[in-house]
Amino acid sequence: MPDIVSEWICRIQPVEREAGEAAHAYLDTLTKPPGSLGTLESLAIQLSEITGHTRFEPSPPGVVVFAADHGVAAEAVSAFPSEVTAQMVTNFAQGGAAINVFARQVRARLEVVDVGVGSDLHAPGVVDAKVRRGTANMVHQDAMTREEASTAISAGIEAVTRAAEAGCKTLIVGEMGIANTTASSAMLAVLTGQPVADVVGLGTGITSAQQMHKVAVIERALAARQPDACDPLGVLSSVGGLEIAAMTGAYLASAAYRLPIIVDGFIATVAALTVCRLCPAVRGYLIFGHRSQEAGHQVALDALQAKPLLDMQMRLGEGTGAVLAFPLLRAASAMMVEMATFSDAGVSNASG
Ligand SMILES: O=C(O)c1ccc[n+]([C@@H]2O[C@H](COP(=O)([O-])O)[C@@H](O)[C@H]2O)c1
Ligand SMILES: Cc1cc2nc[nH]c2cc1C
Repeated sequence: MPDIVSEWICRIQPVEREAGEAAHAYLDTLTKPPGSLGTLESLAIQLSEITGHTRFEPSPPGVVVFAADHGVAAEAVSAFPSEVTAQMVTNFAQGGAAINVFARQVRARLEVVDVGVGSDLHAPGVVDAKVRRGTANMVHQDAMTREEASTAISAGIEAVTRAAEAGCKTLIVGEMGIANTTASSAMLAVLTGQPVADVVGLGTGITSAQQMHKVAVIERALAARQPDACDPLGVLSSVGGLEIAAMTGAYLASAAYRLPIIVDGFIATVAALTVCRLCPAVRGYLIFGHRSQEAGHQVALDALQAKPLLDMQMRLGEGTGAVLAFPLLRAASAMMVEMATFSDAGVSNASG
């Protein structure tokens, strides 16, 4: 394993179950029937486990969007051409993408990081951490070397370190990369052992004929590359993507800093599965923002035993579904800080 990955894994402590138990006990003293705030109570318990405190502050959130291109786009697996990756990065820099709009609504710090866009970018404000100009086409060769994967992981760690130093209290990780659902589906098929056809969806909106072609492309790549499910970094470098590697690093660093992470859609969840295979203790730091419409997302969620907070029929990526879920963390925090207890308010509880 690369030194940087083992070094950050060593820094990760499991979440504090005792703090969660204390939060559960406190929730039962608040003026509501026990458990009646449902998933919001589970969320508060998880945030207490992560932070170690019954009262926690999730604001301000930090959003990091990693962008990269994919050699496998040459196999006609996406509804859009590769140039859209760079064009959308320019759109992020100009503040006009959905993630810009939603990040502004929750006053999030937003950083966009180029870890492997296929062309030279002239987008002010975008962090240049380009490892290479897109991955290689996984049908013909490994998407990247292990060293390149490790460099992209470091870029993810560095981005989260900047967010943590800027005072962010919750991390949201998004991505942009034409053809990255192909890379993610290939990784997911290997990591879960599920048939390729069960983890391939429509991505940006291909037809069902193109979907069958996408399945065949991935099957060909897996037959040629033979990635080993027990070697998550090998899977990442042979059929993954530079932005997926950076997301993996970002999750590692967030967990090391004990920051809650809101996981976005399909690609983000495949990166989360990868990091949990490397370091199972990260799982306790992950909050799943939404269920994506991408077909393989449920397979990835099941592999992590995860239930997302929202189901908005979305499939955009960029971190959008995760940012929409952020106000629920604020509500969980306010519930713990502001609600009266039975004794404060003079309300009789169930036992009289
Ligand atoms: O987050 C998701 O669940 C999601 C599902 C489908 C597509 N996307 C986005 O669409 C792009 C990948 O789609 P494709 O068809 O080019 O593989 C990439 O930029 C992702 O951010 C994202
Ligand atoms: C326009 C567009 C915006 C996106 N944002 C994330 N993935 C995307 C893919 C496309 C095609």
